[in-house]
Amino acid sequence: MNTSIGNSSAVLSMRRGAVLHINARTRTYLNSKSKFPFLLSLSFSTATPRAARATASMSYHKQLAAAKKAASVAARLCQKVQTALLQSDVQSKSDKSPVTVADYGSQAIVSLILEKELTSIPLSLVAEEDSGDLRKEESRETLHRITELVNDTFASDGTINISPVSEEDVLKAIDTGKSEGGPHGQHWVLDPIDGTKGFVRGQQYAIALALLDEGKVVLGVLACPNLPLSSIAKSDFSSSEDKVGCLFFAEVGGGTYMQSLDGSPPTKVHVSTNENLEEASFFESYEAAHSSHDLSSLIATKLGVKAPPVRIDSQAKYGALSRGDGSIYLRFPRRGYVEKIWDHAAGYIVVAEAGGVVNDAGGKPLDFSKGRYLDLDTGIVVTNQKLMPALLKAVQESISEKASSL
Ligand SMILES: Nc1ncnc2c1ncn2[C@@H]1O[C@H](COP(=O)(O)O)[C@@H](OP(=O)(O)O)[C@H]1O
Ligand SMILES: [Mg+2]
Ligand SMILES: [Mg+2]
Ligand SMILES: [Mg+2]
Repeated sequence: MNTSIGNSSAVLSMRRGAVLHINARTRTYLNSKSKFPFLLSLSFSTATPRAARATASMSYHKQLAAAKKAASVAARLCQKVQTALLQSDVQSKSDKSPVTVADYGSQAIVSLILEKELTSIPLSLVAEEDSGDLRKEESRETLHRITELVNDTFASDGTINISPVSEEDVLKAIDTGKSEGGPHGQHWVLDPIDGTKGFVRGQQYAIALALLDEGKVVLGVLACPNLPLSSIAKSDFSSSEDKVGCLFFAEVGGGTYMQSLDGSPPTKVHVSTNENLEEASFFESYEAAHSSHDLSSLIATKLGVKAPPVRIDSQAKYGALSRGDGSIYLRFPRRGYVEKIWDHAAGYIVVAEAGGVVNDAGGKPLDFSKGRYLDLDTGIVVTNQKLMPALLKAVQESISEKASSL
């Protein structure tokens, strides 16, 4: 049995390999309570060992406060859009992935807030979206709508002191995200909506923001507007009593914290201490096109994992893992797919600072210093320190078995 958080189906199957979709009650709940399901993540990294040592003692409190504010405000825009998601809000980028006015609006908001709050060094931002399609004649209405959304979101937040922005300001703010990142200096890394497909389906998504300093991730923020505040480990996690909207944040050396998006005091979170694979449960993408469900099923069988996979969109998986909802996150994209740093930077530090380990399938740590892409072996494997050796062994055996059976 697999568990999916979503609102599209009322199917519950007890068979391994099948998916537990949420029921009608859950759907009503999600519709009424998770009006703004976003996950926002932000991370910052550093690159060379010497520079990394130099920055290890640095504090990023000011940047973290700005990141939390930027992600939370962007999440409000996303929530507003998801509530009223219209077919006309869904555009098609050249790679055919869905992109909504909320992706653009979220990116503009994060860029504008970081610029406003952090004036000491010029903003370098590595972000997913760019303004290319928006500058086309046929996008005039869309650009107008995004600008309105950005201004309305700022106007309804008493703590933001940003004057109304023009359409050109919005295009420029989006295009600050064109930085190439790399091993030197500080670069923000933003996925304005991670899990756009989940967002469009009315399910899980995140706003993910991180900071790199000399190639290392030094802080990360994940805003997950539709993630329940209580554990999603159990298949009944989405009871109508659950409150949703989580903000995870982590700073290098400072641990990981979670608070509600509406501002409850933060609590420190830790990954699961589970050492028993039979009792482990694992997360994976909702979309089989993003990660092989067959391979993860083979690995789970080999390890003796009994629980069904929990399938949800976005870096909400890293957030849920950081608070011990499950013990393992497996991601195996199709051959040739190149992972982007904004899909993992914030989630990486949220899990690492909660005591977890994020490796590629070959057992190497992820390297965020190579520019906009991650150069990694086969896939991404996340768990606690105790389980990682056995997990990597099963992953490598399963990959070989699958390859030899082809
Ligand atoms: N074929 C593919 N394989 C792996 N990842 C893919 C993919 N196509 C898109 N993605 C990435 O998977 C992300 C979503 O991950 P998940 O499956 O965990 O929800 C997408 O982020 P966006 O939604 O920000 O575009 C996108 O970057
Ligand atoms: Mg995308
Ligand atoms: Mg993404
Ligand atoms: Mg995205």
